[in-house]
Amino acid sequence: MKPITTLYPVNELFETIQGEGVFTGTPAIFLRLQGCPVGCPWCDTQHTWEKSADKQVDAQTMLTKTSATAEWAELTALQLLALFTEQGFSARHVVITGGEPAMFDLQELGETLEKAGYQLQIETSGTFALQVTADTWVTVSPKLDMPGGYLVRPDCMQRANEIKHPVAMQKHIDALDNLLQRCPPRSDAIIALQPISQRPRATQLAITTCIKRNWRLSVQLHKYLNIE
Ligand SMILES: C[S@@+](CC[C@H](N)C(=O)[O-])C[C@H]1O[C@@H](n2cnc3c(N)ncnc32)[C@H](O)[C@@H]1O
Ligand SMILES: Nc1nc2[nH]cc(C(=O)O)c2c(=O)[nH]1
Ligand code: SF4
Ligand SMILES: [Mg+2]
Repeated sequence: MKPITTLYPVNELFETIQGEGVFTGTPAIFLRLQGCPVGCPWCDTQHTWEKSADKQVDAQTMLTKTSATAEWAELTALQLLALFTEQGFSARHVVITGGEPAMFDLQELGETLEKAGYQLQIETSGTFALQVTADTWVTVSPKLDMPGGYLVRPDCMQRANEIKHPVAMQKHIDALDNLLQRCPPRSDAIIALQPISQRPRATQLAITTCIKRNWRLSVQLHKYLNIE
């Protein structure tokens, strides 16, 4: 039986500007959940991979971290909503990321936050079945041939409002083409390329390919601005 109140393992909770994808530039509350088994070698949040019991802390400790650590706090949807007010957040867009947030049932969280007037977005690798509300904006960043051995799910590709593919080399674009053939997204899904780690050659490849294909470019604006 499902628990009545879902507990979410939270690595970070902060307010900033969405730096990636369609909502780039939008003030947003970021909720980063702990745990990811996918294992992308270039992942910029590797501190969220392991969810170990000895790294569990209280909410206050999690909120006042000054560096990226594997510490996480367990919170319910209502506790999170109360924290948004306590922290004085004014954004109405909430980005659920990680880690891999699709490992968790986000239905209750979505319902609670939407009822309070928030719009939700999830950032996911597309390797776990989605448990989100109908109104959640789904950004799938497909992870192909990663060490964890997880496969991108056709149902995630079909649900995606946005497909934001990390690229560094031509073979990553070829792999995306192959995925789009195998698992077609909906016709109105927005496709974007995101250069890996701001590498100049990756950025140049993404620019030329986006122009050629009429795809979007997503450049991780927050890293250029040196903000969270
Ligand atoms: C850290 S992941 C967390 C959410 C989920 N696990 C996923 O992969 O979508 C958030 C976004 O950052 C992207 N990302 C991670 N490391 C990156 C890097 N070094 N350069 C560019 N994008 C990166 C991912 O592809 C994804 O779009
Ligand atoms: N500003 C900002 N925008 C982001 N968009 C996606 C992020 C993520 O880590 O999922 C992220 C992030 O960490 N910071
Ligand atoms: S799926 Fe996302 S969080 Fe997990 S390793 Fe890859 S980029 Fe990092
Ligand atoms: Mg990030």
